[in-house]
Amino acid sequence: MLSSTVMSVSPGVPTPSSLTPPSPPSSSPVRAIPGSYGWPVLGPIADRLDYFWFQGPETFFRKRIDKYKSTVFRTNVPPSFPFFVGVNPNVIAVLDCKSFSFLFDMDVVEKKNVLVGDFMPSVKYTGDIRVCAYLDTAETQHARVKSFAMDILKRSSSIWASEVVASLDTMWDTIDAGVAKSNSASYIKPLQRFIFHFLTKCLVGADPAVSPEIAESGYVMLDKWVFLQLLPTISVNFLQPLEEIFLHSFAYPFFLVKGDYRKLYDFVEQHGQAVLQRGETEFNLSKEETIHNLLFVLGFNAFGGFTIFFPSLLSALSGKPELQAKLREEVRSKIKPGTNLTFESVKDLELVHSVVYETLRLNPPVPLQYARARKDFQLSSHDSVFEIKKGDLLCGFQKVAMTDPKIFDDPETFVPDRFTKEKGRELLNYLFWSNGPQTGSPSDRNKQCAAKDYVTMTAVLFVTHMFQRYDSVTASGSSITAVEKAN
Ligand code: HEM
Repeated sequence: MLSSTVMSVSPGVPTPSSLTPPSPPSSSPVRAIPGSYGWPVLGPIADRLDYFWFQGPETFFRKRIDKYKSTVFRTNVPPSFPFFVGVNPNVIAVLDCKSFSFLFDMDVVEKKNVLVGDFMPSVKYTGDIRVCAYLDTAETQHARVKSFAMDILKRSSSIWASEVVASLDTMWDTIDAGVAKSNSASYIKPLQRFIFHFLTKCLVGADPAVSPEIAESGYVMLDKWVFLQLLPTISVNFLQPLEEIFLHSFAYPFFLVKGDYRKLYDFVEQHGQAVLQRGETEFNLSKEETIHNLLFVLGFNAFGGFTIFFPSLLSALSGKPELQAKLREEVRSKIKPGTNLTFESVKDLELVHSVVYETLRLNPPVPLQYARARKDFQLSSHDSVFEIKKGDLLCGFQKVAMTDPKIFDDPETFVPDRFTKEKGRELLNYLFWSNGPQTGSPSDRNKQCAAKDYVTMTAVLFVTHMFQRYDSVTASGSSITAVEKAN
């Protein structure tokens, strides 16, 4: 009854011949989307408890794939009930590379206010302004703000690598001193200071040191501001059921961090004048729009992203002496000792790049992506076709899509050289951490991370610098427990 022509190629994602996933035959009937939203109130609550408490997000999605024998299905995702009035938890999950890639096709989906799902944190957190990440490409303001963000990155590209390296030196000096003193040093604080310091210099064009309070506590202010916005949607492994009752039942109000946010705002207003002026004169943004967008990019996109990404990079390297030996060898054979690191000098480090990509594949820092159907369309998974209705909310869980067995061999295993050689380079078409393929280009017409290449290059610099400085580093949890210095 519902048979229809099949859209066999995923939008925006080339399908290299060697990796062609099986497409549904062109005469495939459209399949009804399996799964259900359950009874009103009860269905969303049951799914929320599974998601946060009984199963955890990854098992939540994997169990439903098994149950429905489909990587596309209906379900509820948090937050829901009792104090999220007007938030609709109903989504259509898209969990293989093919169906996930429809999230990037701006002809069929829109991204207005869906950064973290149907729930949107109060705009009070951003001065009553809907910042870039919440704007759809059809809104004229999106192109202005995205171009502004990409311009900041382009202009800071000449100092980015040297600022990363200088801040890394400070970070490792602090960690070295801690390890020398007590054989183990928590790296969280020095790492966050490093991230905050180089980002503020590159994105705001200001040295945090000009304000002792911002230099000392700016990163903590951002931590709190980001955390409160995301709290209803993330698991913090606090004691259940207290987490469900106190942390996931209502949105936290902005006034709890208002004072800190004002201090960050004043800092940018006073010390980021050059970048503010460009926002106003070249991108036609008001001063308030420029500052709130800059703070969001700095604090939420960049600081928030790296704060999650670097610990997973360290743990991907830890306890793997053979991998560290190979990385050390590549770094030292391709880069002469004492060479100042630049984007150019690290670009041929194939294994380092591959390890960075593999870490992003298995530990995508932004776990979920959402998009709303702009119109009715047909969405394909590897083996089926589904009717999507205008207004449906699609929800992609990165970690499951990035272990799609039809694309990645031995998908659950960390394979350090997976992204090397020709086949590895083709696989970059399916690396989606940035809300688009790693081979794609962020632009004002799409919603791919503006800093797609800066993020990976910064991580490449991080690993390269580490093996210039050390023979080996051992991390355990959030601590560095041993470092062997290079001779
Ligand atoms: C590890 C670090 C980072 C990660 C993991 C990350 C990830 C992402 C993701 C997944 C999105 C898309 C969100 C969505 O629409 O669902 C995004 C958007 C964005 N990111 Fe990043 N990002 C990082 C760092 C940065 C940095 C350093 C910048 C600095 C300019 C940046 C600027 C942006 C902007 C402006 C957007 C919105 C794009 C748009 O609205 O078209 N990000 N990022």
